[in-house]
Amino acid sequence: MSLFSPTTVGDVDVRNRVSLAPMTRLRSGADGVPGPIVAKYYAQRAGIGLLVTEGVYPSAESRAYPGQPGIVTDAQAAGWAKVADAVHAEGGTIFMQLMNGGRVTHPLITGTDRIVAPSAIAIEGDTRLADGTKVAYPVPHALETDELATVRDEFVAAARRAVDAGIDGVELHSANGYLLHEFLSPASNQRTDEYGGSPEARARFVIEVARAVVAEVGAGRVGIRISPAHNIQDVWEKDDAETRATYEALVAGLAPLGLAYVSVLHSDPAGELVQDLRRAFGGTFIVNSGFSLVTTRDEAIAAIDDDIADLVAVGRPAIANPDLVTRWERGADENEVHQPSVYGPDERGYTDYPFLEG
Ligand SMILES: Cc1cc2nc3c(=O)[nH]c(=O)nc-3n(C[C@H](O)[C@H](O)[C@H](O)COP(=O)(O)O)c2cc1C
Repeated sequence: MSLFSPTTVGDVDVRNRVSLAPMTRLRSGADGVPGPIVAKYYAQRAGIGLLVTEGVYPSAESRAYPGQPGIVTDAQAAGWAKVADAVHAEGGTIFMQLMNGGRVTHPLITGTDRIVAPSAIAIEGDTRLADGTKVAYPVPHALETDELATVRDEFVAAARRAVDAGIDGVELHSANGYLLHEFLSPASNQRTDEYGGSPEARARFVIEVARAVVAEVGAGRVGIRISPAHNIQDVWEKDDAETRATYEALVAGLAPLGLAYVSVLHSDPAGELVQDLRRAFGGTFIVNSGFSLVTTRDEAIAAIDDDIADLVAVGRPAIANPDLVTRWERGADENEVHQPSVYGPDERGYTDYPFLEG
């Protein structure tokens, strides 16, 4: 068993143990429809065992960024069907990351009046509109207890649309400070109902969303991404007992569901917290070493050889190297990321990175 050997993730067989880490690239325009360049981008990377898309919004009010794609309208679903077809034509596998942006957005981005979160606490600082103008993050609407079912059902409907479009499965985005992560952290979740106040209560909504999505599309088509102790977008999550207890409660609730995988972003994937969560989950486990470090070939190979994880998610190196797995197998040089074109709007810095010759 090595990074380059095939395995199974939930209901699907994958050709190696590299996963494309979800990466927002903002190339889907004002209508959030992934067009031909998005299909080309993912198809170019189909040599990676498990592709996971950028965060895709499941409802208009949950869109976090201009140019981000959605899975709400028929046109968006049709765009994703073409992405799925293009990836499958290359023999690849693709899961869609479902991302409710929660309070990490603005009404001028969503086009809706309401921005939602567990509690009415704004992120300090600004976000950017499509024209680059900075606007302060708004104070979000704290979801009423009886509004949670609607948010949950948006994930369910989005998962159904994704799978019906031919996407192989969905990944629930419960990391990096977006809505589901906001429920997990005591800084962003100060609720006094049964969805806040204790580690178990803060984990409850995420588990309920996972259970409902599993009921709709089957456990073998549902993964989840978490980033324990990742202090980002004002979730202020610390590496402490409270965080550990929250993620233990979460994984205890997820384990019986038989999910396709848990994917963890953490700067020390081999460390105690991540490995304890892996044991508690007991199923397919994907790791990624987080924003502060770039995942390298040698680290990825070692993570599988040393049995730290079942797959390794790789982000930035796969932006610049569509044939990353071939390069890593051969120990070939890698293209560097062109930073100014990481985000939108066109093929430059997206689908024009060179493949290895010959
Ligand atoms: C441009 C960019 C966009 C990203 N967008 C997402 C996203 O939509 N969802 C997500 O869970 N993580 C996102 N991430 C985090 C990556 O999945 C990954 O965890 C991070 O880049 C660290 O891995 P790396 O060192 O291999 O790049 C993004 C990272 C980058 C660089």
